[in-house]
Amino acid sequence: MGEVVLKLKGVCKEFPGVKALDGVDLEVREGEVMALLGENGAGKSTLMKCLTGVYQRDAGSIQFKGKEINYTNARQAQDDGISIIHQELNLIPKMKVYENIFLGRELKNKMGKIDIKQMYNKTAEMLKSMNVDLKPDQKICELSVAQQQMVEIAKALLLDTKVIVMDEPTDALTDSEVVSLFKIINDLRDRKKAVVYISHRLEEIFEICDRATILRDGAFIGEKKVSELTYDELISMMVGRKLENQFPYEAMKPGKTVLSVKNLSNDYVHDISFDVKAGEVLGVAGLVGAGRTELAKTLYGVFHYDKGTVELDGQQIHPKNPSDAIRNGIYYMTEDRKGDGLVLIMNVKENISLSSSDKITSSGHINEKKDREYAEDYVKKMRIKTPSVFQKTRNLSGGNQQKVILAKAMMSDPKVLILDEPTRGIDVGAKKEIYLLINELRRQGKAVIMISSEMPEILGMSDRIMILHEGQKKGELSREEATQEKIMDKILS
Ligand SMILES: Nc1ncnc2c1ncn2[C@@H]1O[C@H](COP(=O)(O)OP(=O)(O)OP(=O)(O)O)[C@@H](O)[C@H]1O
Repeated sequence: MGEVVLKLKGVCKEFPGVKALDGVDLEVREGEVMALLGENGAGKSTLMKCLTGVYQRDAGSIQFKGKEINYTNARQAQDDGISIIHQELNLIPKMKVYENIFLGRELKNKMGKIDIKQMYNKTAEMLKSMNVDLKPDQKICELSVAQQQMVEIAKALLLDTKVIVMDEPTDALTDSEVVSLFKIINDLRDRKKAVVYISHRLEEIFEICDRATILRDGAFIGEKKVSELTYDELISMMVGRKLENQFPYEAMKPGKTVLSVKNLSNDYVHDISFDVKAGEVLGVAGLVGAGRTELAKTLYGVFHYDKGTVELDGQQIHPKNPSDAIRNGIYYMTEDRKGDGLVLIMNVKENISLSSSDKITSSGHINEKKDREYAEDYVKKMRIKTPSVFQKTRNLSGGNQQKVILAKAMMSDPKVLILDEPTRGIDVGAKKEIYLLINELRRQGKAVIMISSEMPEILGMSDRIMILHEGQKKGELSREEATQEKIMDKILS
């Protein structure tokens, strides 16, 4: 085993009303991938922010290469050899790959002039050594998220980084991109780098990580070799209890047809027809680029359509914009939580009731008591981790922000609820809570459309599955007949 490069001991961090970290230890060796695991709000991101100087720790020690460190910003940490690759990548879209890599650290020639050729060549060499097929002068905005991640990793390697922290790196990647990322991570291990890997996809932990450190409610729970852990043990350490029946699907008899879409076509989807009944979950499966989100946004009035019809409860509708769709009874829960899901500077209560002002308004005035009660009820039901409903949503952990978006969707009480990647970034325990809420929605007679890239989730929670590929419908499968193979066969047919 390699030398210990990074050693965090007893790290504590408190925010008003929240003890985010309470004596956390983490030890990472060179040439290993250490998983950092825990439920939403367990403190993983806060720990990494304390490490890289974004936050100052209240107590505890952090040693890097044997020396106590106290960075005051992420740049210092990066210069010293600790890089963090965030979910929201930090590259400048209009600039080229090599310009981003050397931004603020431009190489100069003997005359003191910026040496473009040298920066270009070094970038090309590094990308080649990583087997990444990219040109140094491509613009970042032309690259996929996966390619941008590769640029971030190339940058870290060119800076001779020792520790690379990856925060949910596979969240926005396709399956084949995940395979390439894992190849690169194995390569980082061979290069004797230390990797800290944060993910809620537990199968990845077993595939790519050597050891795992588990946090719960800001406390250090334990550290184990992955080869000595079972899936169930890992979950119990994270959640603090056994978690049985991950997909609590209940068979229910669907009611009458609520939504009926016929021959819908626009720039994104072609000739799509389907129905959803009351109390039914229609899963929508497909690869990235299948047109799933575009179909949802068309029904939600974000994209217009010129051909086809949409009927709700037997009445033809034509949503012109999202408010029109909501008025008609269609609600779309976005996959993009930071983009259009939440107003981050508003508090939890304000976000939850944002699309449902009618429920909390009487004679033109907001009923503050009612508003608060609704929000508190959702916070309790969905176990949203927040000191109160008055906390700004930007201070919530990623997974808890996602729960607020779902609460907002539920409060708007639609007839048709479209959930786009409802459990992305959500921990195993909270995933199950969301599935239980989906059951609740079915019992209330809602028609649910669930778009998901997680095949087990689609298979585990849908009554029927519609398969899309490149904007076209490739077929439907009932719950009984659907398997992963059959879905893939239809996609590729
Ligand atoms: N700036 C802040 N102000 C107040 N509270 C905060 C702040 N940052 C984080 N917290 C709180 O600290 C706790 C830990 O959050 P953190 O983001 O570290 O969790 P996480 O384990 O990364 O979760 P996730 O898996 O959902 O990303 C949460 O309760 C969160 O709401």
